Amino acid sequence: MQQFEQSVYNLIVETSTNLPGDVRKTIQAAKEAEDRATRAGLSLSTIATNIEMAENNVSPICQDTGMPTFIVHTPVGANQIVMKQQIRNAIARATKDGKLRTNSVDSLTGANTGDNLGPGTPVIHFEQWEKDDVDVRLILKGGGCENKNIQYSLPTELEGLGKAGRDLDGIRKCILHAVYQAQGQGCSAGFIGVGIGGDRTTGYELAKQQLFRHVDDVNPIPELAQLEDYVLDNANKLGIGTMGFGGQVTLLGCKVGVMNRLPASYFVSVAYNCWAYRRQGVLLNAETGEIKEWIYPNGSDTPMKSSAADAAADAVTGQEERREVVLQTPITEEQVRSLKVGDIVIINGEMHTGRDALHKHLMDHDAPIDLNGAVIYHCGPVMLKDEQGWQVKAAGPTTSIREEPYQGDIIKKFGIRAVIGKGGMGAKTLAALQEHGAVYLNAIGGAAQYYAQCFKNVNSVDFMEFGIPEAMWHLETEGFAAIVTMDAHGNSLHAEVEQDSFAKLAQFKEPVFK
Ligand SMILES: O=C(O)C[C@H](O)C(=O)O
Ligand code: SF4
Repeated sequence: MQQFEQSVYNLIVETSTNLPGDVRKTIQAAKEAEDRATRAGLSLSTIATNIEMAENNVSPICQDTGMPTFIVHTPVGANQIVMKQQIRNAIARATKDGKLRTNSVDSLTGANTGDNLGPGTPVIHFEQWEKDDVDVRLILKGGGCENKNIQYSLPTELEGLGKAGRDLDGIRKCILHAVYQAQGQGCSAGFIGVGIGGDRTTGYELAKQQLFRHVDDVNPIPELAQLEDYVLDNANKLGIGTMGFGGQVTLLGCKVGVMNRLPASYFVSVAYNCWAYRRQGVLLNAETGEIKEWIYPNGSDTPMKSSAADAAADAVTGQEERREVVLQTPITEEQVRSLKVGDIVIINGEMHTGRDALHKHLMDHDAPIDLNGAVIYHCGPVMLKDEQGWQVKAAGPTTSIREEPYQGDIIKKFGIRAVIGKGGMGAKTLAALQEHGAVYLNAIGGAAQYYAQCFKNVNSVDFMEFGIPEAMWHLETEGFAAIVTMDAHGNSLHAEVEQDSFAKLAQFKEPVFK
């Protein structure tokens, strides 16, 4: 097994940087289904470009490389203790090489271990089987979409859908509700795995296991095959669309598994995975540890349609109704008050990353720099230090709603004029934007390579003690494009899409599976 560690390392790099072929095909089809001139269409083009960039740069598709979760099948007698140690070594090496973000954080102190190793990370499940080979599968599921997982205990009453009983129709309602409640925050369009039954723990495990199925497989249980098709067709009628911008495509895949339960419990557990659906697997020779085959279609065999073709399509459809505004930081109140939902803003100059730890800190401390007119980017980047200094390796937006308790106050306290993130923010922030004169800009979630190229220099960094993702990076930016989705006039595209999709949810109230 001298090759085992290297093979696992190769698996990690491939999973983080090269989206598998079956996932790519689905995203490609979504891109074709959306009108290119719409916000959803534009986002899907950016996503397609990002997928290709990640492959070419051999760098993370999304900066959040998730909770590395392995499922390993071994022949009887294989030494799982050695394998576990080698998997851990491979994880630490991939982190050091910038293929994984430092993602393991002490839950009590907030300290980042720096190598993705720690209690509970990575997750490794071993199973024995009768075959001679070793099967290693890996999923890198990010925190934003993990936060949108949901578990229902039936019977229940669902907003917009009414009663959900302990039957197939109740399950149907739960799944549609799960897609609705995720909105764009888990970087839709997403894939969902559903676990019916089990207890609270095994139900979620079963849901996550569904994400290891091939996108185009057919469920062997006919009722579940029918349910999967139904959900895929109908969830797309909710109109949430890519990144929650509205659109035809909200869900890219639905896989449902079932297991027994206790008489008193009836759980429906839903694992929501973003479009950056990073899972791969390898079959290894149990003697040498060498890779015999890859389990899922290789991404490189399914090129995303080129951006050149998109540019040509743009030239035909025309984009004159989309206003583009170029802003140099620091930004003035007058400049932001002139912006409206739907405008595209291109930012040049310095911007500052800030997420959970920083927002909490700024509530009762001063900022290390003057933030008057500043742009805050909700982002936890992948950073690597070389002879020239820090380099931005991946830097897409993080889910903004987590900062909702702080953001309005922080905007006012420091004079911030623009906040960039994804998934939108709530009423408190919207009110602060209006009162103080600021905007919320939505960047395309997961497009970490696409945005990394906009950062021309790392000017400096504060709060390294928060760990790399949570530190405040001061980044020199050129041509960072994002869409105004909440403006200083009280308009929020997110509130609009949520209301609209809630109204659409009601059409699924009547029983379908009797
Ligand atoms: O932690 C991150 O960088 C992003 C996270 O996956 C999110 O979707 O919010
Ligand atoms: S930022 Fe979006 S694409 Fe990246 S892990 Fe989070 S949910 Fe997925």
